[in-house]
Order: sequence, then C-alpha cells, then structure tokens
Amino acid sequence: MVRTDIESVWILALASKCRAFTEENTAWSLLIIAAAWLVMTLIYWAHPGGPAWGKYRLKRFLIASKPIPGPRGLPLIGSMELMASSLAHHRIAAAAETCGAKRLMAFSLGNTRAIVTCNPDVAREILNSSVFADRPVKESAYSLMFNRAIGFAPYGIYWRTLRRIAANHLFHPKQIKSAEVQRQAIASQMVDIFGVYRQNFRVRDVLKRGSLNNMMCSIFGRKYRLDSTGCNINEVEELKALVDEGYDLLGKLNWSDHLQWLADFDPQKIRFRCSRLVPKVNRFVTRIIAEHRADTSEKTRDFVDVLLSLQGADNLSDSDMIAVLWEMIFRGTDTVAVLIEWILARLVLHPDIQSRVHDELDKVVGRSRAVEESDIPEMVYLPAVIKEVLRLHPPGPLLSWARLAINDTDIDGHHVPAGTTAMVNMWAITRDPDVWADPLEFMPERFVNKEGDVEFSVLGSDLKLAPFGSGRRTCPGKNLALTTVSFWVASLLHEFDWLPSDSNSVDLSEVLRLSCEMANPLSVTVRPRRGLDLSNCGKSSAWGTRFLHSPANTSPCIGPRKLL
Ligand code: HEM
Repeated sequence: MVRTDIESVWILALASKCRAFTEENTAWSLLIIAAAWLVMTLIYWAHPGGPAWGKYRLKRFLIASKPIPGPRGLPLIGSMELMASSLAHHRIAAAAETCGAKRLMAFSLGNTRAIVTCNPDVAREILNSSVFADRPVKESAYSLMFNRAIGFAPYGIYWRTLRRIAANHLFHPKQIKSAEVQRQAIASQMVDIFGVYRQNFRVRDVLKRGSLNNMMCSIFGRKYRLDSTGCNINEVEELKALVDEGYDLLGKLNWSDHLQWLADFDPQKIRFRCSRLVPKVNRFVTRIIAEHRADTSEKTRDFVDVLLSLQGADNLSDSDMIAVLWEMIFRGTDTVAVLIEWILARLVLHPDIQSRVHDELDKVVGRSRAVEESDIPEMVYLPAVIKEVLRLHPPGPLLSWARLAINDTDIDGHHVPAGTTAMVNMWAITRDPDVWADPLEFMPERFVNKEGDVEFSVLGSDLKLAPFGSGRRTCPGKNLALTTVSFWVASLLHEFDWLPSDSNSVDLSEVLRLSCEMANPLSVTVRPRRGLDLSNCGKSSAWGTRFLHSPANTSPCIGPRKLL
C-alpha cells in the first residue's frame, strides 16, 4: 500500500515535470477516449443483430463466419423496443419478416444477445437441444425467489428433483383425477354466478378467481368458495393482490436486466416493489406451512403435505418450499383463465361453431344432467375447438419464458454462443401460411380426424403447434391445464348459450403481459339451456354487480343450483 502511494507520487511528479497533465492534454485525452468509445459503439452496432452481437463477434474475430441476420436497433440499447411493446410477438414477427430472418433472427436487448425463430423445424432444434435447457433469470425472478422454483431453477440436480416431485405428485394422472371433485364444485359455482348475472357481464374475474381457488385447493388444501362467503374473504383478497402484483412484476420487461449500468437506479422500481412483495408472500405461505405442520388429522393430502413429507436428499428448506408452492399458484392460475376467456370469445364470435359444440354436448351428455369429466374423452369437436384456440391465441405466444444456451452450439447452421437467450415465436408459427392452410381462419374442423388420421397432439411433439413448449423444460402442468380447461368449458357451454353483450362486441385485440390476454375483457350475455332455477339468488343482487365488475368484497346469495 505504502509502496503504491510512493509510486503514484513519483508518477505525478514526473508527469508534471513532463507537462503531460496539462489541461489541454487532459482535454485531448478525454476527447480521444470518447471518440474511440463512440467509434467502437458504432462498429458494434453496425453488426447484424445489433450491439450485443457485434461486441461478441468482433472481440472474438468471428468476422469471416456467417452472421445471423437481424435488426440493429439503436446503438447501446439494440432492439429493446421489440420486447418493450405489449405486442412483442407481433413486432418480432414483423422484424423477422423484414430482415428475411424467419428461420433465425439475431437481435440485441442492451447487452443481451438474443435469437428468435418463427419456424417449426428450428424451434424443434432449439427446444429439444440439451444446450437450451436453462433459462435466463430476470432480476424480478431472483428477487421473488423464483430461481429456487421449477421454472427458473438452473438446469441441474435441484431442478430435476423438483420436476420429479411435481410429476409424481401434483401432475400425476391419479392426482389429477382425484382433484375432479374440486373442479366440479368450482364449475358448478361458476355456473351459478353466471346464471345470476346473465346479461352484459365480464367473465374474466370469475374465471381467474375460479382458477385461483382450484390451485389453492390442489397446492395448499384451501377450499374457498367463489362467492367468497365465510371467514376466508380476507385471505382470498390478500392472496389475489399478491398474485396480481407478482404477475405484473414478472411480466414486465426490466431494462436493468439488459443494461447493467441502469441496475443501481432501479428506474422502473421493480426491485423496490419485489422487496415489498416478498415478505408478504413469505408470511402468507409460511402461515399455511405452519398450519400443515400442526395438523395431524387424517385428510386428503395436498402438495404442501407432499413437500413436508419428503425425506433425505429430496427434503426442501422452508424457503425453497415457499418458492415452489408460490410458483405453482402463479403458473397455474392465469394461464387457464386466459385460455378459457379466449375460447368463450371465439364461441361467441362464431355461433355456428358454438352450436356444433352444443349438439355434441347434447349427444354425449344429454340435457338431463350436468357434464362429468368422464364425458370429455367421448367428445371430438370440443377438443378441436380448444386446439384451434390454442393455435390462434396461444397464452404464451413467445412460449412464456425463454431458454438460455449453456454452451456454444450451432443452430440452423449458425454459431450461437453460450449465454445467448433463445425464444420461439409460436404465435408467428401458428399464423404462417407456409405452415397452416388459411391460418387466420377459425376452423376447428382442421383438428377433427378423418378415418385413419393420427390425432394432432398439442403437447410438444409437433412444433407446428406447441403452446406448452417442448423438450426438457416443457410445461409440466399441461395435462392438468387441459383437463381443467376442457371440463370447465364443457360445463359452461352445456349450461348456457353464449351471446355477445348488447354494448360490447367481441374484440380480439391482444395484450402481452406474462400471458397474452384479451386487451378488452370479454363481455357477454348468457341464456340457460337446461332450465336452471336461480330464483333464490336474486338476479339484481348488489353482489353480482360488484363481483363481475370489480373485486368481490361482499357476500352474495348463491343458492343451490336446481334442474327444473
Ligand atoms: C393453458 C395453460 C398453460 C399454458 C399455455 C402453459 C404454457 C407453458 C409454457 C409455454 C412453458 C414454457 C415451456 C418451455 O420452455 O418449453 C411453461 C412452463 C411451465 N409451466 Fe405451464 N402452461 C400452462 C399451465 C400450467 C399449469 C396449470 C401449471 C402448474 C400448475 C404450469 C406450470 C409450469 C411450470 C412449473 C413451468 C416451468 C417448467 C420448467 O422450466 O421446467 N403451467 N408453461
């Protein structure tokens, strides 16, 4: 230390003697440094794909090898505007078209190198490659502890253990089947609520609440009624607020993730909001875990019980358990509700298709009873409708969360370095006329098999339509999601004719948050098909109005549903 100080003094003394540090020299030096920096910034930026790609390739002298085509964007920040949009999937598709890079496009998000494909063959190469088994972790995901949950956990033993536990318990076909009773109860409550309200109402809040209650029951063993009656009302409201806030934070493009020099300033207040949310989530989930530990009675096992019973290497710390449980609530809630809203919107918009679903329900179920889950495998047209909606309105148009290259690799003949973020634009693939005939037409028939045809699977084997992703990190909740969506849609369709509301026609505009939702929530009128007796519910109850237009906070009168 002393030596360094003495050396510095000598250098300064010499420099002053040499007159190297005159004001003029310093100004020139700064100017030269600034000019050099500007030139380098422009050189990096001039590279196809923008500054992050230019920096990587020029520093490694990869000038001769074929670059991946892509937009340059702006110096320093690259193409942040592509992802900052609420229609990122549209913008990326348009940019790929413009650059002639539908197979593979490179772009820069600040310092982050990204690639995206709008082609099913290249999508398969990316998603099924072991190199892309990791995920880029956003600051918000770290702050919300999601790096310890399945979706953001780094590829490795911990992630594999979590997937195995979830597959053996939460997503096991037996477990999915055993939750049928709860799905039935929620479907019945939804029918009651829609039957009360009947005219010109929004479906979204009820669907989201139903979906949340369903996950709360499977994960935490908590049974809430959709009308929020009883002492749980505060807990439901608290939970909903926590989920909404987390959803908003994870769905935002955080500029600090890609421009590290911004991180200290937290310009979008994302770190600040995460730091306020985490203790609330911890308190909420810790309370439920403690109640499970204290409860020694015989009851149906939920996912908390499963995690608490794990022994040896599988045993999770409390904080890891909180992350895993919280993620499941999170992932399982909105995706399902968003998809059902799109399905209902399409059926309102296409009454001819709706009446074909009704005909099928009448044939398979008959009007004398409600739908049961065992009816669904007998149906052909309803699954085709659901697939067609997944094609035109995939809830994760960019497959929700991107993948990260663990090692250097080659994709579609191009060198892709480790640390590159990879995305699949499933929305663009499913609307590509080279992949689907009449891609913009809503035609469920395309999924109705003719004699001898193999049924089209949306579970990830065919990348022409893989709304749940594919490969190692494919969605583990896909069977649970499809079971829930099919049953609830069948129940809602069996009970009602779905018509547009008087004031709002169906608007198919989209907004991409964490999932891709209808920008203008669906508003409908329903007409009972099976003669529901809802007389004891009071059609104009104040509750009905409040629940369907704002968060529920009063106790409604929901009577038992009777068949006339
Ligand atoms: C319509 C409903 C759903 C859709 C469209 C959907 C879609 C997706 C997609 C596209 C991915 C990324 C896959 C990939 O990278 O290849 C994903 C991952 C995931 N999903 Fe789903 N999902 C749905 C429902 C659910 C449900 C109900 C759950 C759980 C309760 C769930 C839990 C997860 C988890 C934990 C991951 C991360 C997997 C990993 O990284 O290993 N999802 N989902």
